[in-house]
Amino acid sequence: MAAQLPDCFDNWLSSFLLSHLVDDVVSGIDADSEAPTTIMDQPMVTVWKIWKMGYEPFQEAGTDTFILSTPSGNMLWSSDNAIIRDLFTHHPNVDAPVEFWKFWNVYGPTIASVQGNEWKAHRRAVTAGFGPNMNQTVWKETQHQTETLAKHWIEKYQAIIPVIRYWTSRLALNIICSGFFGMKVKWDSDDAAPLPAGHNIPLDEALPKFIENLAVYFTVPTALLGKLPVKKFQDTYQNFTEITSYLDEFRAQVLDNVEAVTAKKNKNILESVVLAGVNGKDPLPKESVLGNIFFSLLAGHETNGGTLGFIYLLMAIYPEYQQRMQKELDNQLGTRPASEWTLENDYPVLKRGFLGAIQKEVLYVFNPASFIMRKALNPVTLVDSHALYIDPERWLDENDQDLATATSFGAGGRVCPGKEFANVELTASMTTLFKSYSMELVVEKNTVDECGGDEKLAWKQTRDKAIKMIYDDLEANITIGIHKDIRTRIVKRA
Ligand code: HEM
Repeated sequence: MAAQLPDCFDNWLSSFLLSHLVDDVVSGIDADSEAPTTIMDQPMVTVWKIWKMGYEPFQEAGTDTFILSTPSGNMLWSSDNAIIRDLFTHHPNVDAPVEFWKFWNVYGPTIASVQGNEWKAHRRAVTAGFGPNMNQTVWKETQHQTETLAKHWIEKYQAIIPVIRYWTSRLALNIICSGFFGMKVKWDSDDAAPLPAGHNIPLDEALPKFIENLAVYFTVPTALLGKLPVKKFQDTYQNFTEITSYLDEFRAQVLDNVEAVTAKKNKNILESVVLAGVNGKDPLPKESVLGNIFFSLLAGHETNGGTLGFIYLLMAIYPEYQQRMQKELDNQLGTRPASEWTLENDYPVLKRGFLGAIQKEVLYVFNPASFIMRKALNPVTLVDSHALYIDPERWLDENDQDLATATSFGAGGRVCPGKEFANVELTASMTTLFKSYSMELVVEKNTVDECGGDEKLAWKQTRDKAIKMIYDDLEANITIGIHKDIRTRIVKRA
């Protein structure tokens, strides 16, 4: 089918989102409560139910691609990878609805919220930091952080992890803090480095708390945020001012050594973005320098943390896949110590194998960016093809043409610049964890009792419950995740 998208095809979804955001914040403020219902508590969740609807709307419509006509414009929905990729590669005629992403402009315009030549300047600044050096840092730091996290779970939590997602988000944040700022974050607060002068909260604590309350930040004017007698507002303000002064200090460190940093062949993201604020014909304003660093931190840790959370949990739920991957890890890595696993030789082999297939499957079914919006700025013609089917092993079939068009990281001009960063991190973390440990679902004693002592049946019931929870209890903030208690045990492999 060939479909023409007229230029009146507009961002119906984003206007739906925005109007709900405003409604909810206004109706959510209750004088007696400690804090208002945030927009993240309600309508975003409603919109993210799109993940739960899955294929249903397409099944009902009898097609993988349809146009929804609404009073405020037409909107094309597609679940067809080929169509989606085709649409994305029409960039810049088809671009992100940046008016919606202005939502993320904590400091000023960022790569995600601008278009045209302005976007090119932001994109150059951000992508210059994703070089081979960054991949090496991510490979090594991910191994170190994952290994120390596994030990932390065993020593401090008797090997039982109730909500994996909480930890994988922190894991991803620790890795990104090392890649961006050379910060070495410790799991044990007793070992943590002393707070830098002038700070009351460590960056790795302020950042996740601020992100959790981003909606509060966007809906209450900053001037009021620190003054209103609502704890959530004051905390959000404090976290925001802490993050701002950390970012300012990191920026100042680069500016203090501007010549040496400019001469460096491989710059990290902090350095490349800060330099884009002082070099060239049209340097980025300071708000965009801070904004891009903040946005990359956000985009990079929420997505990776969420994906690792699903992978670890799903491996406990599907031990058959976990064991197959571990066999492959044993074959590839043998008895070599982790210090000898290399990005050059081991990473590509692991990524091509079953470990890589698990990653792709999780990114496909539980993609942190479950739906991506586009807006046609000019008329474009799309060619429909055929639907995908669910088959976890499909990623090992090199002849499957559908796979070549999978768009977990987007495609076209705006394709995720952190794709390799993410792939290296996911691979290094899975390799480190599953080479030495296994993840298991905790089968509670009362479940065994209810099953009359039949442990096999009790395990099956626990697994069925976990699978159901993954569907029923999937929550959304910026990305999707399971934040409910699905108790999982980490076990050292024999
Ligand atoms: C599992 C991990 C990740 C997934 C699934 C993911 C997915 C995506 C997707 C779907 C987009 C939108 C692409 C589009 O609109 O076509 C995107 C954009 C972006 N991502 Fe990622 N991402 C991940 C990790 C990262 C990491 C680690 C970083 C940085 C360290 C990052 C930074 C960005 C940035 C800056 C953009 C905006 C690009 C632009 O508008 O030009 N992402 N990502």
